[in-house]
Amino acid sequence: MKLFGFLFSVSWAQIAAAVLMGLIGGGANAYLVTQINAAVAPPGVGADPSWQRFVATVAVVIATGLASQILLIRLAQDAIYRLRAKLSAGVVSAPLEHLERLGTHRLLATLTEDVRSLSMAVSAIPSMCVDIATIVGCLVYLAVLSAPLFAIQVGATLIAIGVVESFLTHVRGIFRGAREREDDLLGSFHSVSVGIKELKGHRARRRDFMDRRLLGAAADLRDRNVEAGVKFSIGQNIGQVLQLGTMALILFGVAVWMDLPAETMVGYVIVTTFLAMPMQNFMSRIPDLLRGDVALAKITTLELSMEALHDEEALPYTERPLATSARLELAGLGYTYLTEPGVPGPPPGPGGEHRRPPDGGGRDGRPRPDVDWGTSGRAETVPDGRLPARPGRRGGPAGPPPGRQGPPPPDGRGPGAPGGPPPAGFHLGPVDAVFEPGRITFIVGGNGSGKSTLAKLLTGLYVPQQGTITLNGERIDHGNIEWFRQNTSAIFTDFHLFDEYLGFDDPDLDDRANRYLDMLAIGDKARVLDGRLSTTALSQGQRKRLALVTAMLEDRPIYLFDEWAADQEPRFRDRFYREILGDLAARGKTVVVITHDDRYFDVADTLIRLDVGVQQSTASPHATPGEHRR
Ligand SMILES: Nc1ncnc2c1ncn2[C@@H]1O[C@H](COP(=O)(O)OP(=O)(O)OP(=O)(O)O)[C@@H](O)[C@H]1O
Repeated sequence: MKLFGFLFSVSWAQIAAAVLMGLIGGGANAYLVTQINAAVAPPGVGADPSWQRFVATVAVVIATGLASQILLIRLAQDAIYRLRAKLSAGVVSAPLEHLERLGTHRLLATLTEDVRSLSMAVSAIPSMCVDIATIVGCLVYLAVLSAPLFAIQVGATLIAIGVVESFLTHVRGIFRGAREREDDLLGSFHSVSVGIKELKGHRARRRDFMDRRLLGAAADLRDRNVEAGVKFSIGQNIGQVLQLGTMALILFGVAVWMDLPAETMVGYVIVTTFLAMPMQNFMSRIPDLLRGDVALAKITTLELSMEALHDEEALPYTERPLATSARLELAGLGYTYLTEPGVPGPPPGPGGEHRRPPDGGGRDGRPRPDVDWGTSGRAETVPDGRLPARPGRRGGPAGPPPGRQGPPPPDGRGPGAPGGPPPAGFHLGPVDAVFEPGRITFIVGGNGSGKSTLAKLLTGLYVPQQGTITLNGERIDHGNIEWFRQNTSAIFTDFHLFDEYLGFDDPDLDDRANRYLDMLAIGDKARVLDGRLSTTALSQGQRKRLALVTAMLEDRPIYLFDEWAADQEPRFRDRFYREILGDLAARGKTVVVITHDDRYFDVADTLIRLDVGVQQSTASPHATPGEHRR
């Protein structure tokens, strides 16, 4: 079971100490049986009973049992803590596109359900260890008592284990299937929470959703868990029948046939009676272990699929000041989504591994991303080995045909060919552009033309697959992308508002934030005290103003707004385009604005127009950039 490997990886020394304690406890338990046997045996047979020895043995049993449990409880909790830390770090450091493809519900299912199942399994292990030690101790005593009885008992136990194990194989498979349905169920819960208005307002939709999606998944989950429970109980009962059958065989057959002495039989009965409780405890914990094992496999899958792309936590970051002003240059910049949106990537594991680039793996031999960061003239990418470098695309005018799918897979199979990889998704680029300090650039184009994708590239959230980005002449690559990201304050359409100003080390933070709140005419709705916003429960337009306050406080050289003004009232929208953007530019900021608002195109020094991923034009609507604002 992977579960034990996982625990060993946390601390083998603690495990060894706990097992040692458990073994001593189990031995003491078995010795206790001999004491009981001595007390009930006829006088003169076996060792003399002694209540002092009995009490001392009980003390050893309790002390070692307690020590073993405490050690294992600590170990279990430590393991769970480390798992949570590792998983959260994994999520934070996974590439954005990968997280987008996984979907919130899958992440949540693992962060909550899998960790909970695992913690139950790990918490079951301490008492199971003590049970095993007791069982082993009792069997050893039985061996001393009578070798034939021991042999028969062990043989019968092994057969019972074999029978139970064959049932467990089924049960494990059912748990695995049930776990997949949990993803669906959490996806439905997610839809309920975000789509409650749409469900409330449409009776037929709500019924359909409840019956087919939410309750469908919940009922399927129930049925699978019942099936697993029933199968396990049948296996457990067959095991018990075998044990009781063995007892009958020994009591009514072997004992008579071998003419075993009464004291041996009394000892046997005491041992088997004593064994019953740890055996039952042990068996009843097995489903928890199985669920934990399935959860661990799921967690490992998630981690692997994250690490298969690349581990952003491994990106080097050296403390260095941000650029005071930023000149961004894009040359032949390109990016292709691995799949269409909503199509999950291939699962890791047999048949679904991310294919490796031909030049090998990454750290620890894991498949490695994507980008040849900079030995060649351009950052050329082979994501998952699926997208080949594309001659004619690298910075040249030969762009992809409109309506783009990604390039064909390298194995020559057509996109979506049976058994082949899923077809690659939308392609952006090549994009060539310069963003100057003190200048405002608008990125415009129809829905789905790639504006937000370009914004994610500009902010370092996506790693370019073709072409280069340079900041003040410094090419952005693996060594400095983490630093590069710190140079931009961005507000995306799906921004998140933290109710606390995290990562600010500024004693005047409250005053500065409140000044900006007043300036953006939102000060009567929200205030900042001790670095915390009084509320975030505001309208979308108001929340966007709060996000703008955060961006102002960050005071970075590049500002990027993705349709920020779309939710603003006309007066404030005007103020945003004509005043706020101008002020930022006047302070030497490099300002990038994604917009559909053609009434304000005159505000821009440069317009970049995209059409289905292809750069149509980069134009300056003014003879002298910045002139119109002076
Ligand atoms: N995470 C993703 N995975 C796969 N494809 C994606 C993903 N995000 C966007 N796309 C695809 O990329 C294309 C461009 O999307 P993008 O969000 O960049 O467009 P946009 O120009 O910002 O559109 P809009 O004006 O509607 O916001 C879309 O066709 C979309 O299908």
